[in-house]
Amino acid sequence: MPIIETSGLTQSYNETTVLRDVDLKVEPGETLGIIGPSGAGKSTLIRLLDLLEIPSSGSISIFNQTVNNKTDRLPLRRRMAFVHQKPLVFTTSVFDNVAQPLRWRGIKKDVIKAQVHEALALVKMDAYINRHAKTLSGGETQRVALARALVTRPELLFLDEPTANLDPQSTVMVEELISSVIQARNLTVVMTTHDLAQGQRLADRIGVLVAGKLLQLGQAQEIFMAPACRAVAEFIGVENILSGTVTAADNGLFTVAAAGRAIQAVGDFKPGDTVDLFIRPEDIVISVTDDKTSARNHFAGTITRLSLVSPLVRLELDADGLTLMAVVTQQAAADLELVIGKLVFASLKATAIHAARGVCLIK
Ligand SMILES: Nc1ncnc2c1ncn2[C@@H]1O[C@H](COP(=O)(O)OP(=O)(O)OP(=O)(O)O)[C@@H](O)[C@H]1O
Repeated sequence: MPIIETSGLTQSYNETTVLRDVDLKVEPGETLGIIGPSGAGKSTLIRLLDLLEIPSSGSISIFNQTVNNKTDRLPLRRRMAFVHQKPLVFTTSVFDNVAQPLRWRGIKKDVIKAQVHEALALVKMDAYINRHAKTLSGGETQRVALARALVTRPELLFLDEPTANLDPQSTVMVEELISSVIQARNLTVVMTTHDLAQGQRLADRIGVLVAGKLLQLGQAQEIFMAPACRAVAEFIGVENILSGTVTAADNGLFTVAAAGRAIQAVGDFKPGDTVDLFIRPEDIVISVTDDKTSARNHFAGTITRLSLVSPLVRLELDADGLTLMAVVTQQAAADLELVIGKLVFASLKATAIHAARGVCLIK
């Protein structure tokens, strides 16, 4: 049984719809990452799941209970906790900050003391127990906010961009803590991030939210290798995206007329289909001679840009009006004597191209 299930979840503010028709299920013990660009509706979704807001339409079921306007939310909300993007700490000690949710619940002093110690130990902040919370660094504040969320022993934890305001070192530390806490407490987690790599490190599954729509839901690797549509590919940073129409298809191999040429790829498409082709720079093989390889696609092009992104060299090719980004190692760039203006040959296997229908088929 899923811990969270939504159907057609929609939220509008002043007649602007910021979340549309979201269907998702979160299983017990699962960590679901919601990724998407700024303004996509990630925080709105997480606020709805935390029962802080009432949706414009659609339904939410949490802990097997359908939530509607008449539902008493407090008992459900007491089984969950939320760490906000910019957590606020009270102008008191670390101990008092973490103890507060237990005091609100009227828990006895000695139990509070034990649970605060336990929560601070989980986030490795026990040494800071008497510090004034306002004197903490950003990473430390985030850890105290995490302890304050965990102190009530929630079953469900919501994390809204937990490392958005942190430097890389604190990000690593907070990510490691989140991961160990999830395991130690066997928590079900929904977290938002704008970073697919962070989602990959922390989440079991990823949902990609763009312009209020959940466009893809799956394993991070699946999203990385096979974006469901152009909007997902653009968000995760696929650099070569071509649009075209399928002109021929035979036994899983199809030809697309795109950028004035015939490109071959594998997939289940038929003539007349409109498709987008996603090509990763690392899948393009560069040579300086026009040797025909077994690859199905060959392009001759002039190097228009070269940049060092250690340990690789990135190159931009102009292949008769078609711009392609490719990468080679620094050694290969030196061996091939790659310079701006040089004519090179790019080859690409049909299997290295991922194709998706031109329209995002949501759900
Ligand atoms: N209470 C509100 N009233 C009006 N508009 C709102 C409200 N809350 C959010 N919005 C709008 O809804 C859209 C989605 O906002 P949301 O904060 O959910 O996006 P997000 O994906 O979390 O963005 P970010 O990554 O920048 O935090 C934005 O255009 C925002 O301005």
